[in-house]
Amino acid sequence: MPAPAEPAPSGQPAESAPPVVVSNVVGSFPWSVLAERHPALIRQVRGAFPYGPGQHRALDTLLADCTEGVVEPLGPEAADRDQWLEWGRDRIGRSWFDVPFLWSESYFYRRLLEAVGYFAPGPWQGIDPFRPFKLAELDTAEADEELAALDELAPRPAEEQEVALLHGSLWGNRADLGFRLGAASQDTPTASRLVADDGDALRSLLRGGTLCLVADNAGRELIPDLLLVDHLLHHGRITRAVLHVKPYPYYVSDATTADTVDALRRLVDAKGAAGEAGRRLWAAAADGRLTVRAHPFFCAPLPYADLPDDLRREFAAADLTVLKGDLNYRRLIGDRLYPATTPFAVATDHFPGAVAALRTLKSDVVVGLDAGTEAALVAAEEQRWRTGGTHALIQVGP
Ligand SMILES: O=P(O)(O)OC[C@@]1(O)O[C@H](CO)[C@@H](O)[C@@H]1O
Repeated sequence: MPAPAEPAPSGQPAESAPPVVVSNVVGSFPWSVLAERHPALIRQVRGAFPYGPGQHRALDTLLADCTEGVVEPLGPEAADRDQWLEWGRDRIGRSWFDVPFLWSESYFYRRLLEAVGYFAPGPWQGIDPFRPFKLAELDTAEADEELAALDELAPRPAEEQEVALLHGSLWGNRADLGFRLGAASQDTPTASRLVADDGDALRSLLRGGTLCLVADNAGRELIPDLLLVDHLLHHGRITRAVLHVKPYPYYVSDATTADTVDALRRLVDAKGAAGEAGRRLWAAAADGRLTVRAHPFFCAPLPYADLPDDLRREFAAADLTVLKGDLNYRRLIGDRLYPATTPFAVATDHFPGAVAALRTLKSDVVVGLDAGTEAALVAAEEQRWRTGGTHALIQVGP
């Protein structure tokens, strides 16, 4: 299962680093993503647009490559071909299932966009193949109910609102369209489903400075993220927020700048407290208190240990960086199979500043659990709690 060529996290000798997740164990979660989720996604994208024969042929090729073939390089016309070779030259010619899961998944999305003409000059350039699914998310009765619920929260004490909005942002992470291509459980979230809760520590780090929020999914995750940011700005808990989004469509529902605009419009058009929050956020964007950034690192197949210098400086200067979601968590701990009781601070000691993870558990990796919690989870569910999306965590470090 380990990929021997992977470098170890900072300061750790290669031989002692936990193994990186790969996808070659039939029936495992990462295997199911490559063998089942990716083909289902290709089918879904094919049906969502009136693509031409060239796009269909490219999707056929991708489907064959990623399920039965080997990793092929990007075409010679791709501007980032050399960059991808630098990130994984040794993966070319190998089965997608034998290379690190983080790399193969990320490359899948890059190849999918190439297949539908997202990057090539022409009529399909910049057309997000996932946009219809993301937009549909915003236009549901559940979304209306969630926004209306804000009116009941508004009269409550600010601290109570803050805790509720933090949990809203956390559980919003279940709104992940890729995840729903699999057989996700839809249990109602409750506090008992929190396997680690550093919520108080997180809130104690909000000291009136800058919050970097590294967003995950658009739609029904981004809306509660934005509501949390609004609350923190409005109540002086932070003076500035930087929202980091993806520079291109990724992992189905990950938020881009266009998705952020859609979410803000949805808020601005809402009635009551949600509409007020939307208008405050709009004004905060205008006066620089809310900034959106779309750094290329966020679509790179790299762990956070390999942060580029500009982001490293930015996160070091912030009061707190909040990483949303499962993929950010995987990248934070290098997508390595640490023992679950490894302290969060140990696995994240490479991070340049204070970092918090808000994540529902949707993949095998996890750290920072106490031994009793892990034992109880295993006794109740064997290892299903790791991937079912029914449990969540709030962790702060390093
Ligand atoms: O990052 P998110 O949106 O919380 O989850 C992403 C996800 O659905 O995709 C990956 C597998 O495709 C897993 O990391 C996880 O299950």
